[in-house]
Amino acid sequence: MSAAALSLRNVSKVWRPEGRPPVEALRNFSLDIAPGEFVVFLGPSGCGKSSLLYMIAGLEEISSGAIEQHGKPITGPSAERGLIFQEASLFPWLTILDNVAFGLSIKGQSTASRRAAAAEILRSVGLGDMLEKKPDELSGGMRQRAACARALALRPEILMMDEPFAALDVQTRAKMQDFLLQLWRDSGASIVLVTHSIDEAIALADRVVVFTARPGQVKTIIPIDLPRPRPTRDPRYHELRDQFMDLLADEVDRAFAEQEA
Ligand SMILES: Nc1ncnc2c1ncn2[C@@H]1O[C@H](COP(=O)(O)OP(=O)(O)OP(=O)(O)O)[C@@H](O)[C@H]1O
Repeated sequence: MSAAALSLRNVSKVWRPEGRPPVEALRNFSLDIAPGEFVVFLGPSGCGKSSLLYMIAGLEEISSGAIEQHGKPITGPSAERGLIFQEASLFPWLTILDNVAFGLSIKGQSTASRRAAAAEILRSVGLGDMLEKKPDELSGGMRQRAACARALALRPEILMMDEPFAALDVQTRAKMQDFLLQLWRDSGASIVLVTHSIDEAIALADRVVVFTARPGQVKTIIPIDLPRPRPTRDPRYHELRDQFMDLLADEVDRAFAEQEA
């Protein structure tokens, strides 16, 4: 059995939309993610970050290379791998309780035990008073907490998050980052989170994977060598921030230069 929870080997993806030229989204992307590791994907717009999450989730096929979970190829979606999007991935017509209970139906428990388990999980994320509310009756932060509860209820080994807090205001976003770190520690899951925010990347990650402009490749991988919560006044914090700004600026310049060529 492989020591990596997730192993990406020379993963390439070419999208072939009908009636349009092919798009090379990723090229020879290789990365190992350890059990319980928190990895952040940072990169310019359109460099293939979301495409890669969908392929790890098993929702899209890779064009070449290999993606393995503990040494076994990923061939389709699985409860072992959860995915959360920017807009809470909840059914608007179900209550919060039924949204989480529905997620548990894959595990084949009775309705009563699913609802009891869902209520317990929702209480643990501070939504015990909201069980009978529909998603649109909740704030954006609460909806994302419910989406986290739904994903984590299945005890996935890997949780993928595609800009989960991008639609939230600054204060709610900071609270959600703390909340996520708590959930991550309690769950023991590996997390792969996509963000455009350098501060979010530093706040959360064990390692930040910086992508090149499309086709996305690993430009560099930077471990965040600061204790959590990350000391924003520490000179090292600012060094890291500057380093990420330079790396991203490089890639954005390159993408523009290529568009103009
Ligand atoms: N289903 C699809 N069919 C065709 N092309 C696609 C599809 N999904 C993504 N692409 C293309 O692949 C490239 C990478 O897109 P992707 O959404 O993965 O990038 P991203 O890094 O997540 O971007 P952003 O940061 O802007 O969300 C883009 O050029 C996009 O248009």
